[in-house]
Amino acid sequence: MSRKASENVEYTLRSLSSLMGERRRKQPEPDAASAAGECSLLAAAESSTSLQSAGAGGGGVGDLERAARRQFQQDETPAFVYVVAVFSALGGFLFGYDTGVVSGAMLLLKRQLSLDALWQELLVSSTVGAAAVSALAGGALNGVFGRRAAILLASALFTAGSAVLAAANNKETLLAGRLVVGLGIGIASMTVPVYIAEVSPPNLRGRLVTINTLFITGGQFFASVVDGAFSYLQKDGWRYMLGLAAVPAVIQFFGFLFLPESPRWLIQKGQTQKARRILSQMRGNQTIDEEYDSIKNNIEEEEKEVGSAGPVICRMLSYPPTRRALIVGCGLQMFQQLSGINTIMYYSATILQMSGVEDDRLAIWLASVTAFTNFIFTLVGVWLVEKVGRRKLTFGSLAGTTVALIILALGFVLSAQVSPRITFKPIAPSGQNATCTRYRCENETKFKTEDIFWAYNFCPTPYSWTALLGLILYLVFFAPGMGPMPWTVNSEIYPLWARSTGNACSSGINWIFNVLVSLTFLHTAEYLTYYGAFFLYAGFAAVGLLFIYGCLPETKGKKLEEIESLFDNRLCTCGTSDSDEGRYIEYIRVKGSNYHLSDNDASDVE
Ligand SMILES: O[C@H]1[C@H](O)[C@@H](O)[C@H](O)[C@@H](O)[C@H]1O
Repeated sequence: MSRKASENVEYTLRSLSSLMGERRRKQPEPDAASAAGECSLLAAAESSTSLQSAGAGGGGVGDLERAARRQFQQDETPAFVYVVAVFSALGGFLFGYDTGVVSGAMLLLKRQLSLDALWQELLVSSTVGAAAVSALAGGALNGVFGRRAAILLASALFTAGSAVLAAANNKETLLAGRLVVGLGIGIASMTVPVYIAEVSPPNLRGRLVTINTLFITGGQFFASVVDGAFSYLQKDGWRYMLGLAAVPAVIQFFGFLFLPESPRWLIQKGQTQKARRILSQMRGNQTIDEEYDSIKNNIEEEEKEVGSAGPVICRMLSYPPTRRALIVGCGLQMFQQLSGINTIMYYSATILQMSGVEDDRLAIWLASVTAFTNFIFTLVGVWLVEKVGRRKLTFGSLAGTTVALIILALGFVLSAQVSPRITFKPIAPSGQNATCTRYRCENETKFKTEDIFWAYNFCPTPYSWTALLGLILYLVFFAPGMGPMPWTVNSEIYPLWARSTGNACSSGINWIFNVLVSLTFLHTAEYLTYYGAFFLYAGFAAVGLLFIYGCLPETKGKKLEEIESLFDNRLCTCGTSDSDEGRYIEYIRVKGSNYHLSDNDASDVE
């Protein structure tokens, strides 16, 4: 008998003897009603006959069920999966760090290198533009060379880009560095969620992929602290700000030299032995036969159904379930950006100054409070994702975000009505150059005492707190759902053959809308006023709500291979077609078969 087979027998015997032992020890459950309920639910489960007959002789099926659950809960996910997830999520950290750090670095850079507005804009947007391009190209890279190679490449690009930035002596070199870093961000943003989703067990997948977004917002928060700290180092402080990213990048690179390829990608490429080995490493003492077979069968079936000729994107578009999944994935990413997260983060200093924060440095530090709020509430998302599921979390989050945007806009409306007159021609306070957008608030009483208040576009008013409240509510609602879910959902909704291409497209859409919204914000604010801009984002968010309500199915607890069927029906029924909505399905594997244990318990095992 092979080692594998004997392990399986031993495993099954261990499970059974432990189950029977439990059953003998256990007294009848006092709560007869709940036991009866469980019995009737169990009776409905097709594959449970053997366990039912075993249970009929003694302590009841409720006992058996609990014993089974306890047994299988002992099959803990090995720490290795968490190590792999954390090392991958360093890619998210770098994504957050490199997009967040630039605003503080720019304050110092523009003075030291006398950068005009165009160059400042170029250095900020080039990274996001490069990320859009490399995210789109990352699909092919992932498909051909695998997830591991793509992550290694991303961390090499992060390292090289950070080194170039730290050593740069002119603006052209800085631009080159920012482009290289952007290429890394794009590849990491599309690969890391896919890789984590593919190595995670179904019951932890949402949580582990969401950790990547936690690392993104963590990177943004860390960047804001670094910006604050090095802003005191007027000369060359920016070198440290931009160069520090090399540290996590090097750690990730060396870490990934020792970490494995995604077993799903390996199976797709026919490297089945290696895939089996890695899968059992990831699943510890759980049997992998069922998971392995289902991945393999799925690949074969899909090849039969969709064929393998022609570019993947064409096959995706002509095959209805993947076409629908692509619309849902890209739509989520588009609405994430259209609800204005990056303008809110970027202009949080303005909003805070409107509320009366007069000191520049204090505003920088308060901006890191904004980033911290985003980070902490993403943590709430990590906690909620496996409890309430993706659909409810995303919908609730976007609903709250919409309301917050309306409050934010109303704050600006009220402030605009009672704001003191401002000097329209910007006057540069001492030490600022002519590109500074700060204005002088002409407040009579303040003028008399020579106490002039310098504000960013708006003067503080008694209603400024409304905008501040809007800002806080925005982050509290956005961060747990709309921040992470577009990434998490995209990592799960495509079948294996379409996964890298699907994620490349949706991440590309994320970056393209990121650039569009950031670049147009100042013009939008000019034509529509600030509150007009925020009302516009609230309008986009409201449309997003309808989209999510109609189209986003629940993927919680499902195996990656089962998710495609959620897109079998017409798109606008995706949200409702999931008949399991509202009830909970728990799968427990008993010697290779799925045992349908309970409909209403919130913890699943496999
Ligand atoms: O999910 C992330 C996160 O919400 C970030 O805070 C934001 O800057 C990114 O654009 C977004 O993709």
